[in-house]
Amino acid sequence: MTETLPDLLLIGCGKMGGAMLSGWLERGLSRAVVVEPYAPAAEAFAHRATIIPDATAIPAGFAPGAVVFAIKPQEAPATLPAYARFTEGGALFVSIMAGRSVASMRAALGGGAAVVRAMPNTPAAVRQGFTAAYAAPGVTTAQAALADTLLQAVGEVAWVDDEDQINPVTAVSGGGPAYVFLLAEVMEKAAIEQGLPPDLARRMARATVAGSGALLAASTQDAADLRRAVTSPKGTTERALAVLMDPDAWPASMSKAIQAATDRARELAG
Ligand SMILES: NC(=O)C1=CN([C@@H]2O[C@H](COP(=O)(O)OP(=O)(O)OC[C@H]3O[C@@H](n4cnc5c(N)ncnc54)[C@H](OP(=O)(O)O)[C@@H]3O)[C@@H](O)[C@H]2O)C=CC1
Ligand SMILES: O=C(O)[C@@H]1CCC=N1
Repeated sequence: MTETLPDLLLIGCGKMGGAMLSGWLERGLSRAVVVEPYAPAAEAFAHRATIIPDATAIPAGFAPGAVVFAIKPQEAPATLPAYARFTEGGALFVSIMAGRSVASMRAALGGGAAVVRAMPNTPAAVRQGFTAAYAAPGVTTAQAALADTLLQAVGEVAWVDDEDQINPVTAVSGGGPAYVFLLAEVMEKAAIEQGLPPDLARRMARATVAGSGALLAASTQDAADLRRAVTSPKGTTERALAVLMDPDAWPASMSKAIQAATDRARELAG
C-alpha cells in the first residue's frame, strides 16, 4: 500500500469531498488544492489547504499526483475538460460521481487518462465509510495502490473488476446510509404513535440504530443470526417481523428501491 500521499487536487468540497479531505489531512496529506466555488463549503479547510473558486486559479506549476472529482455527475461535462492537462503529467483521476462512466470521463480528460471510479458513503465522515472502487484499464499498480490508500483513509475498501458493478454498489452502500437514517425516522414516528414522548422516541430510535450498527460491526455473526437473537419464540419481535418480513413488505421494497437506484446510476453514465 502507498503510504505517502502525493499533492492532491480536489474538485468539489461538499458533503463527500469534505469528508474525504478531512480523512486525507488526518493521514498526513501535506498539500491539497481544493476547487470549490461555494466558499463556505470549504471554509473549514482554509488553514490546511489552498481553496480556489475554479480551475483558472490553480497555482502555476502545481502537479498533483491525484485529481479527485467530488462534484455532481451532471456537472462533469462542463467541469472535467479544464483538468485534462493533468493527464499528460500522469496524474491519477479518482471519481466518486454516481454513475459517470470511465468512457465519458476519458472523453473529457483524454483517452490516456488513468481513471479510478469509486463509490464511498457518508460514514466516511467518521472514518467508517465503505468504498467500492474500479480501476479502468491503464491504471498502473502504483496508481491503484495510491487510490486504495486514499480511500482507506476514510474506511473500508473493496475493489470490483467490472465497471458496471459500481452502479449497484452506488445503490446499496453509496445510498445505504440514507435507508438506515430513514429507518431511524420511521421508528421514531411509530414510537410517537404509540404515545411515547417525542424526545424519548428520538433518543430510542437513534440509539437503537447506532447500537445495532456497532453490534453488527463488532460481531462475526451474520445479520440474520443477530436478528434471531432478538426474536424470542412466540414473543413480541416475532409479531413485528411477521409484518416486516412479509415478502411484499421490506424484501420487495428493498429490491425495488435498489433496482431503482441502480437504474438511475446507469442513466447518469453520460
Ligand atoms: N452524498 C453522498 O452520500 C455521496 C455522494 N457521492 C457523489 O459525490 C458527488 C458529490 O456529492 P455531494 O458531496 O453529496 O454533493 P455536494 O453538493 O455536497 O458537493 C458538491 C460540491 O461541488 C461544488 N461544485 C459545483 N460545481 C463545481 C465545479 N465546477 N468545480 C468544483 N466544485 C464544484 C458544489 O458547489 P455548489 O453547491 O455551489 O454547486 C458543492 O459544494 C456526487 O457526484 C455524488 O454522486 C458519492 C457517494 C456518496
Ligand atoms: O444520491 C446520490 O446520487 C449519491 C450517490 C450515492 C449517495 N448519494
